[in-house]
Amino acid sequence: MGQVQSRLTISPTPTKLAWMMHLRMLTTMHGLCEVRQCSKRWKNLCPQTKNLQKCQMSSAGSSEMLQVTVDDKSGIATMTMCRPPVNSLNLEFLTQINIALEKLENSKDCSGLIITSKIPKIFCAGLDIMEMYQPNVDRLQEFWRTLQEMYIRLYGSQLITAAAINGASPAGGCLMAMSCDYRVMAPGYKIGLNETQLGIVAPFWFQDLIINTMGFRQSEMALQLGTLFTSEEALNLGMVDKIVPQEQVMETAIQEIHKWKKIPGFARQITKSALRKPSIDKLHSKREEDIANFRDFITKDSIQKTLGMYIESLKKKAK
Ligand SMILES: CCCCCCCC/C=C\C=C\CC(=O)SCCNC(=O)CCNC(=O)[C@H](O)C(C)(C)COP(=O)(O)OP(=O)(O)OC[C@H]1O[C@@H](n2cnc3c(N)ncnc32)[C@H](O)[C@@H]1OP(=O)(O)O
Repeated sequence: MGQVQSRLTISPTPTKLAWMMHLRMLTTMHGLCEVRQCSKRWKNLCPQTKNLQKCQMSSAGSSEMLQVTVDDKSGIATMTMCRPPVNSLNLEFLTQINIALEKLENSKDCSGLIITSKIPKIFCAGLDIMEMYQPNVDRLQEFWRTLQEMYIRLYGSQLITAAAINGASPAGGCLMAMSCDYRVMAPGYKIGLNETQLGIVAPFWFQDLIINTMGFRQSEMALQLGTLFTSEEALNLGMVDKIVPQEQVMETAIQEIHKWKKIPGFARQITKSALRKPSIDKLHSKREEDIANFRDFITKDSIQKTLGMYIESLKKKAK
């Protein structure tokens, strides 16, 4: 990935300039490592190994939240989440994911991506609820913009993407998994968009994603009830594509990507883009409105009260 990284340094083209400024602002606001430093760190690390190149990107003081490896032979990247206790998505973590997605997307040596978790029994617990509870409004808006960015990048990726779901995957975790091309899951876990159970609303693009994945009728029931499905139920609904024993989840995702790689890439990418572009364009066109809706909704007293109670219930359960 050494070669890759030199090209992955974000260049100040007009389209990338806004994203770069956004990242710069975040790094300044939240003490993240500078984008350039991340790239340099990656550059320095990568040439040291041959086949499996391990790249780490970490914000100051929180190392290895996200581990990215790329297998030279197959071009398959693995992005492993490791943000204890439950891989919840806060602003910094999402920013790291976005930086990694951008780098992999721009890498000619990478053709596939697997997203998985290092935390036992947890794929991703969704959004970090603490980002939404008694928030600083500027940060809250940045947080939501960064989540939108992750969805746009992952759902719109040209890479062959697979979620190796090796644990619980509620809400934002389910969003992340459904944004991939393929989902393989271990048995005995829960997945779904459970927002209504928390007293919050899945925004239109979460809704579009689940509808695109498993059809309208099942989605409208799932969304209103906030159902968390077992792996087996999710398979029956088409929310996930395969269930295999825990220890075979990664290997199955790798095999699946190999299968997809046999299809001419250009044809596959154009097809994927045609299918997903309408949903992505819709979010692009309503992005600022969606951020404002989120901000206004989350900062309502009644929603803050509900979130407070939910956090308490999680803490009690954890004791
Ligand atoms: C008009 C239209 C307007 C539109 C407005 C749009 C508004 C949309 C708003 C928001 C959308 C949000 C999407 C989300 O992703 S919300 C997050 C939903 N996630 C959850 O509900 C998951 C909650 N967690 C769990 O169910 C479990 O923790 C689980 C992941 C299954 C793991 O269980 P277990 O292994 O038993 O671990 P514990 O429950 O004991 O938890 C360990 C500690 O982790 C903390 N925790 C758990 N989840 C979160 C989280 N999402 N964020 C932050 N922290 C979390 C938990 O409190 C424990 O902490 P501690 O040890 O300190 O007590």
